[in-house]
Amino acid sequence: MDDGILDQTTENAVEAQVEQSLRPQKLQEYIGQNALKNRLQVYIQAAQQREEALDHVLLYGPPGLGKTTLALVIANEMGVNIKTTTGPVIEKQGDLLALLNELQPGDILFIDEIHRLPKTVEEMLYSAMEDYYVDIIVGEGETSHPVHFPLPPFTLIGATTRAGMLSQPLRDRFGIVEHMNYYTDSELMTIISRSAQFFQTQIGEKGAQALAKRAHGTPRIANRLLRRVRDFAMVQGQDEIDQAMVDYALGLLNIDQSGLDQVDLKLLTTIINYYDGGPVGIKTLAANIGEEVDTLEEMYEPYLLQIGFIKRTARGRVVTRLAYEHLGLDDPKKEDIK
Ligand SMILES: Nc1ncnc2c1ncn2[C@@H]1O[C@H](COP(=O)(O)OP(=O)(O)OP(=O)(O)O)[C@@H](O)[C@H]1O
Ligand SMILES: [Mg+2]
Repeated sequence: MDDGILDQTTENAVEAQVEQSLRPQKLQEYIGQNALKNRLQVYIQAAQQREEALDHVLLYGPPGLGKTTLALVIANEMGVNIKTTTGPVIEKQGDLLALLNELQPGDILFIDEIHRLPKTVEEMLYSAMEDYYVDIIVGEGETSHPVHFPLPPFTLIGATTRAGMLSQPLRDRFGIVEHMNYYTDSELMTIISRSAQFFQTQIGEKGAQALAKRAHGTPRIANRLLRRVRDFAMVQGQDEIDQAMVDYALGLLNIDQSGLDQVDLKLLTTIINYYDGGPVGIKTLAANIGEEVDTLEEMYEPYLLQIGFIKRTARGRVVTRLAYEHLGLDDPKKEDIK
């Protein structure tokens, strides 16, 4: 897909900066993910009462749902420093050691895309996480010798969109493993209203709702759509963003009523056009639309399942009547159901 507005990754430096400023600081300001927030609140309070580091936390789920934001919130709530990095940046054991070496007791090391850590680095994390030390080999040839580095108690927060790609030994070392869910329309509306205030933009309830519906259950997309619609409203000289403005602007941006992106649409139409609406196995489907199985399973399917456009059956994926209706197509199986 082109780098469309619904792409769930951060597009550029400006966007990254805007995101930064929109991030809630405290659990209370963090919208949605309520069950997860309640559990975290308890773990944080317990760790503070015991004056210990919080247990290691693994956050997984589709991009843009607030994993990085939550890691920063946890650090704020714990009142500790947080160092952030990403898996691919840590190339060697020495890189990880340099990061670990700077940690104060109780501090947080946040590793985004933790599934992309090189194997040797990952293995070094095992003892660091479990017993707060690392052993590394210093020097080369005859003079090489192991050196034992004790570490302060710290918390590792790992984030990944691909929990399935994490090795079992690494996953087992996280005491707190949490899945991030898509946001409901009403949660997204709250996020949109909050961001609108930040952007000094007026948006009515209907406008926020229309935006929320197209945000793919994802705060990052909600904020991005808001920024785009705000541009249109400004140029048109309209003070408040209403539903008509949302429809107008997103129509020009070719954004589908349900906020589906190109891959979502390709997935649905492939099942319909080539497999009579399914069932079709995920591997066959992935090969057909040129995406990886993992990507489909972890980034696309969850949302389509959530909005009820596909179903998972023992024999494969099936497109539902809702999806046919959405695409303006006749469901060939409708007759059978009667
Ligand atoms: N619960 C929330 N409440 C309010 N805003 C949120 C929430 N979650 C995310 N956001 C906003 O959405 C944007 C994206 O969040 P964030 O960068 O944390 O996502 P992410 O899950 O780390 O994404 P990625 O997997 O791409 O790294 C941020 O601007 C943040 O302000
Ligand atoms: Mg992130």
